[in-house]
Parts: sequence; C-alpha cells; structure tokens
Amino acid sequence: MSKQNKLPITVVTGFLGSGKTTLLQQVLRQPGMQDTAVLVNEFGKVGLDHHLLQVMEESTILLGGGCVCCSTRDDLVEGLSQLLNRVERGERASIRKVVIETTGLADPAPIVFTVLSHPVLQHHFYIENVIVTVDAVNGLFHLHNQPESVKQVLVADKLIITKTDLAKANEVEQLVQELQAINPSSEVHTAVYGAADAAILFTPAAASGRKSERMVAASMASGAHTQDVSSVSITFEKPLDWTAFGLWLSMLLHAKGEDIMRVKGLLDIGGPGPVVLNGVQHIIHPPDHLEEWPTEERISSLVFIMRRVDPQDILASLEAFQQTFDVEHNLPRMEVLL
Ligand SMILES: Nc1nc2c(ncn2[C@@H]2O[C@H](COP(=O)(O)OP(=O)(O)OP(=O)(O)O)[C@@H](O)[C@H]2O)c(=O)[nH]1
Repeated sequence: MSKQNKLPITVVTGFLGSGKTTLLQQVLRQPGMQDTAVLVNEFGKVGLDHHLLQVMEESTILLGGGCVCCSTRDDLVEGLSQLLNRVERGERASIRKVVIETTGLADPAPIVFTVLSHPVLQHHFYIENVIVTVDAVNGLFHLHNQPESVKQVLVADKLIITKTDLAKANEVEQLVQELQAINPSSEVHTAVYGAADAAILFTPAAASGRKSERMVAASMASGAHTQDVSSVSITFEKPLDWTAFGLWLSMLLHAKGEDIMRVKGLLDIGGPGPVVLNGVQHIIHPPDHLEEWPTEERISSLVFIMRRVDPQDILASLEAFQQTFDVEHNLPRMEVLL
C-alpha cells in the first residue's frame, strides 16, 4: 500500500505532567482535526486523560494499564488493529489521522518500531511526527535526572515547550539551548496551556529523514524506565475534606522532595462534580472543578508515580495525618499499579 493510502500517526509524548493532554485538548478542537482518532495510554487503570479529552471521547481508545513502550505494546497493536477494523467496516470512514498519547515515562522509539515493523500495521499506518512536550519549569531537572526525558527529546521531530508562563525568560533560553544540543534537528515551538497551531504541529517535520537515526540512538540510550519507579492508586470511601487533604499533600510533597514525580486525581469534595488535581514534582497546578463526573463511578481516586518511594509510606503518611490532625477517618484503599 502506498503512503498516500496509509493513515498517518502522530506520537505525542513528553515527561510526566509536561502538558500532553492539555496540548491535545486544545489542538484537537481546531478545524481539520475532527477526523482524528486518539489512543491514550496511562499508567494504571485509573485513566483520567481519556475522560478529559472530551472532544474526542467517541474516537478515543484507552490502552490498558501499563506503559505502551514496554508491557502493553500488545495493547498498542490491539488498539490500532481495532481502529483498522472499524475503518475497514466503514464505521470510521472519516478517520484521516491517528494520535497516540503515551505515558510520561514512555520511550517513543519502541512504539515507533512497533508500528514500522508489525506485519499488518506497517501496511496501514506510518509515523508522521513525534511531538514531545517539555515543561519549562521542570524540563531541565528532568533532563538531568530522568533518563526517559532525554530519550524522548532524542526522538522528537517537534519539541513543544509548555508552561513558559511559569518560567523566567533566561530559564526557557537555557532549556532551549540544552534541547538543541541533544537534538539539533528538531523544531522547537512554545505553547502556553496548549495554545499551538495544529497545522504546524501536524505538518510533517522537515528533518524527518533523520528520524530513524535518532531513534536508533535513543533506543540504545541506557536504562529501563521501570527501574525504581512505582505507581499506586488510592481511592477513598467518602468525600474528602479539601483543606485537610491539601495540607497532607503539601506536607507529603515537601517530605518526599523530588521523588514524587506526578500526582493526579479526580476527587470528590462534596460538590456536584469532582476536582481534577494535577501535581508535577513540587508544583500543584490550580485544580479544575468539573461540573459533572466524567466517570460512572463517583469515587475519589488519586494516582502517584514515584521513584525510590515505598508505596506503603504514602498510606502510612495519610493514616498518620488523619490521626494527628483529628480529620474524620476516611478509609483509603491502595492498589499498587507498578
Ligand atoms: N501554567 C501552565 N500550566 C500548564 C500548561 N500546560 C499544562 N499545564 C498544567 O499542567 C498540568 C499537567 O498537564 P497535563 O496536560 O495533564 O500533562 P500530561 O503530560 O498529560 O500529564 P501525564 O499524562 O500525567 O504525564 C495540568 O494542571 C495543566 O493544566 C501551561 O502552559 N501553563
């Protein structure tokens, strides 16, 4: 099958909390993007992002819990095969683009290789772009401390620097210099709260001819990403006391320093809809109050992704906090996801 008849795939990756979902929420609303199918991969079964990508709910497929670059590459094959079946049955006649949003720890190289080498998929899909979001506030820290972040930058066709509204101009400049040193052929764009032109993001990159070289280099870079990484989901039986919860979370993030990489939650604090909580390293972004629940089950759930932290310590800290500060006991249930 010629390239004209294949569906282009854009892989959107970027370190934990760097703004992948925010970017997609914005660009998928733009003209010409209605014909895009989205495959979302998240750690754990508490997938949030696919609910938040409301524009595309009906064309969005949530890949199973785990990281699409390793444990669930079969899920990726399965997700793309499902999509293909739908296109072939005419149910998805209008799909002209596919976006894969990876987890924040994914190495994009194996994902790209899966598509390029799978006996069936390679005839129906091709990789058009690898877009990598980089957080202007935490980007340098991640490049220096998290090997996955470097692997992502190495493979990027387009680097999107997010959160420049929160960083100083000289910090952004230093980040850009470092990114260009790692991957000189990638385009660099900025996007505050996902404000980027879809036409630019989804246009094939000029330097795409060099992509495979970079991918080989990236896949040879060191270390499996699951090393020292753990992820837990905590659910609560009753609505949360928002003030007490905020205090506990701040204390926990302070105590665990840089080792808690990401916190995400959909929290019942007694209102009609939940609060969406987003924490990246030490930064808790302003929470979003949703008018209604995007899920059938109205239960608070919180996901932590950490390096070198024993999941039991999180639970112990929560129990100790509830006792010490005499907060009404709200039984947390923890599930270790990774
Ligand atoms: N101030 C500011 N906040 C942003 C910007 N982009 C994203 N955020 C916030 O950063 C937090 C994380 O954004 P997400 O889009 O969920 O990040 P993600 O990369 O999809 O996260 P994971 O899927 O968990 O890796 C959210 O609270 C966003 O509102 C930005 O440009 N400026």
